[in-house]
Amino acid sequence: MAELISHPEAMKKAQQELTQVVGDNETVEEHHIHKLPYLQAVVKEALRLHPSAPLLLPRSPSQSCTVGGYFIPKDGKVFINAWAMHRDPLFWNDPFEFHPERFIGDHVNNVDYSGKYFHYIPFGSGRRICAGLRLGERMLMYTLATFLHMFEWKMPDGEKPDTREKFGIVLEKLTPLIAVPAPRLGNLELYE
Ligand code: HEM
Repeated sequence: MAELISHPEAMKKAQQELTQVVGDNETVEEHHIHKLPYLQAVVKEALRLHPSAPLLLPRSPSQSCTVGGYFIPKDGKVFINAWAMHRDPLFWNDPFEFHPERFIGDHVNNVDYSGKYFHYIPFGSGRRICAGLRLGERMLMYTLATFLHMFEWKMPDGEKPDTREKFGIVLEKLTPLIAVPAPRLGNLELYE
């Protein structure tokens, strides 16, 4: 939401898509979700810049091994820096910019959450990939779609959105987002 409020053109595009797919006279339902490619790209881009678990969960080999030329001793701890991989200029143009379009179409960066594209692993990868991937993806899409379809969002007067992060096992916003919603749809019965 903070990225969208910082990028009103992206917010507008996502809302136009919702108007087209859902219309103005009903609320978002699960069956709409797969018809929202732009919103999907917004979510992917938000998870690229701000992965919830920036270092994933640590790995520890039961046998000493060598991976990519690095020796890893038995019981050593390996942290995978997904945050840095998601901003690696070898794989991403303008890596620090919020640009959902990078995930649209047949572009080389049109990657998914499966963990097989190693430059994009917001849910991790391999046998310990997030167990709630499908649920997390759907809930994020459904909640965001409902927020954007039903409301216009603004910052309180005089305040600017802040997208800075606070590092930890889980990535948090440095400052909480306070945003003011206003009804977006003409049919006020939908808000009851
Ligand atoms: C947008 C939402 C979510 C994101 C971005 C996310 C991200 C992650 C990441 C990055 C990992 C570490 C994977 C790895 O190290 O390879 C993980 C692990 C895990 N997640 Fe999620 N997660 C989300 C939602 C959920 C939900 C909704 C559930 C449960 C209902 C869940 C359950 C788990 C579990 C159980 C693990 C540990 C899996 C294992 O070690 O085998 N997650 N998640």
